Amino acid sequence: MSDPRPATPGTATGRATEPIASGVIGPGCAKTDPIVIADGITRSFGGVTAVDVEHLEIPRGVITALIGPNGAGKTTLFNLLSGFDHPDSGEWSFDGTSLAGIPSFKVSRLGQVRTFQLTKSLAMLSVLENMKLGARDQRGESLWRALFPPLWRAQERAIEEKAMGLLETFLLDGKRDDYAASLSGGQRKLLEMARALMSDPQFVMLDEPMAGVNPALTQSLLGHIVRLREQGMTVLFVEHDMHMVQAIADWVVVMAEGRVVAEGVPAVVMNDPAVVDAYLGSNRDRDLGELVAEIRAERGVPRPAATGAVRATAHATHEEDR
Ligand SMILES: Nc1ncnc2c1ncn2[C@@H]1O[C@H](COP(=O)(O)OP(=O)(O)OP(=O)(O)O)[C@@H](O)[C@H]1O
Repeated sequence: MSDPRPATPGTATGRATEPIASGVIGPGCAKTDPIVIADGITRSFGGVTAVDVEHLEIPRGVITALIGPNGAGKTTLFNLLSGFDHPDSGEWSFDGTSLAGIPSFKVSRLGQVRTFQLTKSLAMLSVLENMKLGARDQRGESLWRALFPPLWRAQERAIEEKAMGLLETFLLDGKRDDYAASLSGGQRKLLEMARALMSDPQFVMLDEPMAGVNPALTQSLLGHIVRLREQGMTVLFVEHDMHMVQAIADWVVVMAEGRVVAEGVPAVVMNDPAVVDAYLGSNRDRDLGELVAEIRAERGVPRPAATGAVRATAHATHEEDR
């Protein structure tokens, strides 16, 4: 599934125009400026190999979409890269620093933050308190500094100003004193993204940012994600909504059965018969189902009775999309 075309992404308004990949495009291909480099990452749960990624590079300064059918391993890979889970094997680095064995709170201090498929805002804290928790290196956390209020009061004010600035951007400033529990699902997604930005990250990972967001908030959420790139951040997001992927992604990575099975610019990947087949259910000669069958055969896993999870879920995804 490699693509010999030049690795220059589309030039649609606001999209990156520099080449993203540095050679032939395909699964695991090299990037001109990778921010994350992962090698040999595996993670199994019982007999299920959730992730088996030979090599993956995430390009810096652009928006990458991680797509794939249900159960492809996307969230597990997110958990591993962000230190919320530990792989059985493998190494990966963020901005040149090895992250193997580094816990999630340290990963976020290094500038890599993530949101969750199901939002993790603390329901019984106010919106503003949730935001403050996102700030890093808070001086009041040190016992010595806590004993000297002037040392942390100034910082406390700065944190609150920053939080309010972000809440205004995300149109949540009017909710600052409300419990997070009182927000709608979409507003909680916005809060989670806003909170992630409190730590001035370089790399933002969003797990299904559109799930549960009503259409009225969709445009604003898309705008926020595009602005992250405009502000110089790198974004990696998992998404089932192919409209969103086409609208904002500069690069697309496709996973199936734990592996990276395709990569490229959206205009190419989204028209790849294999990907189209997996997501849109059209009958093409070449499909991810074949790849999945090959992977299963290699592993000695018997093929399920149905055509395969990829195709089955692809239809479901398409139905939801309509
Ligand atoms: N904690 C766990 N315990 C057991 N199995 C797990 C666990 N987490 C993930 N899995 C399994 O690993 C595989 C990959 O799951 P994962 O959630 O990473 O897929 P996904 O691509 O994110 O799917 P979805 O799009 O449905 O969220 C699935 O077969 C899943 O059942």
